Amino acid sequence: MNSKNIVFTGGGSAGHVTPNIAIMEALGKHWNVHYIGSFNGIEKEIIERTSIPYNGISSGKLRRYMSKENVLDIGRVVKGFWQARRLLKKIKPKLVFSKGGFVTVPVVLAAKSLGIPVYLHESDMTPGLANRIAMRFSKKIFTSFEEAASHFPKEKTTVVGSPVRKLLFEGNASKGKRFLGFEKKLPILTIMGGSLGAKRINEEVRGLLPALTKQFQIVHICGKGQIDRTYLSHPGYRQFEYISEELPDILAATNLVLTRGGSNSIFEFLSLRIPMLIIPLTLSQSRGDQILNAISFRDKGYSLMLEEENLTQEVLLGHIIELREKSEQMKKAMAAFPASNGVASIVEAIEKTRYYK
Ligand SMILES: CC(=O)N[C@H]1[C@@H](OP(=O)(O)OP(=O)(O)OC[C@H]2O[C@@H](n3ccc(=O)[nH]c3=O)[C@H](O)[C@@H]2O)O[C@H](CO)[C@@H](O)[C@@H]1O
Repeated sequence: MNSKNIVFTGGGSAGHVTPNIAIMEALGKHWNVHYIGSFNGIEKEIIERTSIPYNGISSGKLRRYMSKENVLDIGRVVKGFWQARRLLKKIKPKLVFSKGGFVTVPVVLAAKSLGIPVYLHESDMTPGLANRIAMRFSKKIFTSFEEAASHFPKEKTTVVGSPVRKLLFEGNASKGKRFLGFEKKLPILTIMGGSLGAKRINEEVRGLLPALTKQFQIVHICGKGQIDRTYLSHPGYRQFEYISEELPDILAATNLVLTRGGSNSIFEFLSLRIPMLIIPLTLSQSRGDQILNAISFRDKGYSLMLEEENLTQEVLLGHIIELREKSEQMKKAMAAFPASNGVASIVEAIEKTRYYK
């Protein structure tokens, strides 16, 4: 079979990159995969750990509010468009797969201008600004949530679930415990504040450490620059800025999670059947997508939800205890969720694409 080129794009936060990894690793060997992201985003760090060629372009932030930076950013997006166009002309992909995030806008527009079909995936309950712009230029749209489909044109949208990396299902709990140095029988509570960390959650968790470590061993993925050296040798508590290769083993060892409401993370925990307490980003910090994600999961019985406005150490401790008490019930609800994820459907659609140039 002749080999074909395909370009993936997505970035700004890990949630716009890890689903791409899940799909890229499942594509047949006849695909030559290339990545386009920003010059300095987290996508560069993540993709450069793989063998996929990475191409940087200039990228602006899309803000919903007035700011002087908007003018500069329009310039950056225009520059990004021409850089993406040049790259696409050189790579000549049959298809561009876009996962969302600001950097994808110039790539999608450049693909459209060259007649290259674009497929898009939306992880959240409602489309982000980048995907709202990109959807009109896309041939096919995939969503993680059933509820999200109504925000996109019906004729080109399919609900496929969240593309989860295969490796996450291959974790080894004993290896995870050994890596963490956890030897006690206490359950492991993993705290994941989103790929960029969560300052407020970090502070409250650390304030509760004496109480929490009596009942749990704690893995705290706290985000870049957020490690607190005061607690470096606190027994039963391990901090990390970000976890890469060891994540499958750590999750295999994990009994409960405390997490932000990032769509990919919560679908991963659901696929691994790990009961979760979700503290979504507030409306003042975001467009509110994580609140909707959390409500959907809570209402299906997969998680508890705690709004950050109500977050105090006492309330947090109460919710973590409740999570432990309800964990068997949650696992039962999760068991009814199909073990399959979005990867197979998306790969099948990519393979079936017939309108190559
Ligand atoms: C602040 C912000 O804009 N958050 C958004 C962002 O979240 P964020 O980037 O935090 O995205 P998610 O929680 O969806 O995904 C994070 C991904 O990073 C991985 N991971 C995380 C930490 C770590 O140490 N190692 C690791 O591999 C997780 O396993 C997951 O695959 O994109 C999501 C998907 O559009 C949205 O739902 C979130 O609202």
